[in-house]
Amino acid sequence: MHVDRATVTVADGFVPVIDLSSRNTVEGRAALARAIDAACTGSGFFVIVGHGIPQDFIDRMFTVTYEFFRLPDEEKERVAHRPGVSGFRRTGGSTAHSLDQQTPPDLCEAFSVHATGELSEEERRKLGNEWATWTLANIWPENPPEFRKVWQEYMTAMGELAADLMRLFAIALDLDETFFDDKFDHHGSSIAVNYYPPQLTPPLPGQWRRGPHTDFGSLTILYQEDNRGGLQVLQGEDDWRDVCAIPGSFVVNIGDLMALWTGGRWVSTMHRVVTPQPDDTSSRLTIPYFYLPNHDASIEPMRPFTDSPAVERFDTVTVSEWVSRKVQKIFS
Ligand SMILES: O=C(O)CCC(=O)C(=O)O
Ligand SMILES: [Fe+2]
Repeated sequence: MHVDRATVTVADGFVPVIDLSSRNTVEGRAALARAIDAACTGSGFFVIVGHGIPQDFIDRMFTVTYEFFRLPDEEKERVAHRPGVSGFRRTGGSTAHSLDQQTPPDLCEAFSVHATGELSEEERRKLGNEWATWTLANIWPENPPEFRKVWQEYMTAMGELAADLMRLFAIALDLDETFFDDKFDHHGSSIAVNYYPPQLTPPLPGQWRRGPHTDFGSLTILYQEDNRGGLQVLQGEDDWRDVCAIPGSFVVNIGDLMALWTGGRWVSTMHRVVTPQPDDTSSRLTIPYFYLPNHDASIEPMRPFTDSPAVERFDTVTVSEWVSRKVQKIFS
C-alpha cells in the first residue's frame, strides 16, 4: 500500500482511496485532481473519504430506506412503478442486458426518485421518451413517515457533492473549473436504491444480484452497507476485484458519458454484484446517486482530447439518446 502525503491519498493501485478533506484550498484541489485523473484513467473507480457528509445523516438515510424495504409486500406495492411514475420495482431488471448479455432477472428490488420528478406532468413530458427515467413522477411511501424528507435532503447533498466532483474532474482534464456547470443546470439525476433480499433459494444459472454493466451517466456516488461484500470491478480481461466497504466512505465511479466526453482517456469500467455463498442469508442495501448531465446535452469528446491520436473517436450522442436506449434494454 502506498501513502502519498501530499494528496493524502492512500492507493491500493486499482481502486484508490481519495481523502477529499483538502478540497477547500487551491493546492488541495490541484492535488486531488491529479489523484482523480490517475484513478479515472486506470479503473474509473475510487473511494472517497473526508467528503463532509455527516455520518449520522447517512445513517438516517440508510435506516429509513431499510425500514421501507422491510415493509410487507402489499405496502411496497402501493408505491409501485407504473407508466409515468418511478417508485418501487420488485426487480431491478436484468442489468447485463444493457451490454447485450442475456441473464435471468437480477435478484434485486429497487426504489428510485429523480431530480426532475417533482415537476408538473406537462413539464416532464417534454423531457423525453417513455424510457427516459427523468420524465417519471416521484412517488413517496407513507411509511416510514420521514422517508420523503430524508431522501430529498440526501438528494440535495449528493447533488452538491457531485457538482464539486465534476469541478475537480474539470481541473483534472485541464479545463476551466466551471466547464461542466451549465451541462447540469436542469439535470434529471436519480437516487436508485438497490435492496438485495436474503437469498433463501439458490440463484438460477447465470443469475446475479446485479449483472455485469457499466454505468451510463457521468458519475455515480454509491453508499454500500459495511461488511456485506458483493460489489466487484473488472480489471483486465477477467480479474474481478472486490470493492471493500470502508465505513463512512462512498464508492465513486465514472459512467459511459464521462468516457465519451474524454474520448476514452477515462474509462467506464464493468462491475457487478455477486450472489452470496449458499449459507449466507444476509440482505444487502446500496444507495447509488447517478449524476446525469442535462437530458438535452450533447456529448462529444472535449477539446484537449480531440487532437490526441491516442484516443478513440466517438460519435456525438445526446444524454437522452444514450441513457434511454440503455434503460430500455434493461427492462425489456
Ligand atoms: O449494489 C452495488 O454494490 C452496485 C450497484 C450498481 O452497480 C448499480 O446500481 O449501478
Ligand atoms: Fe453500477
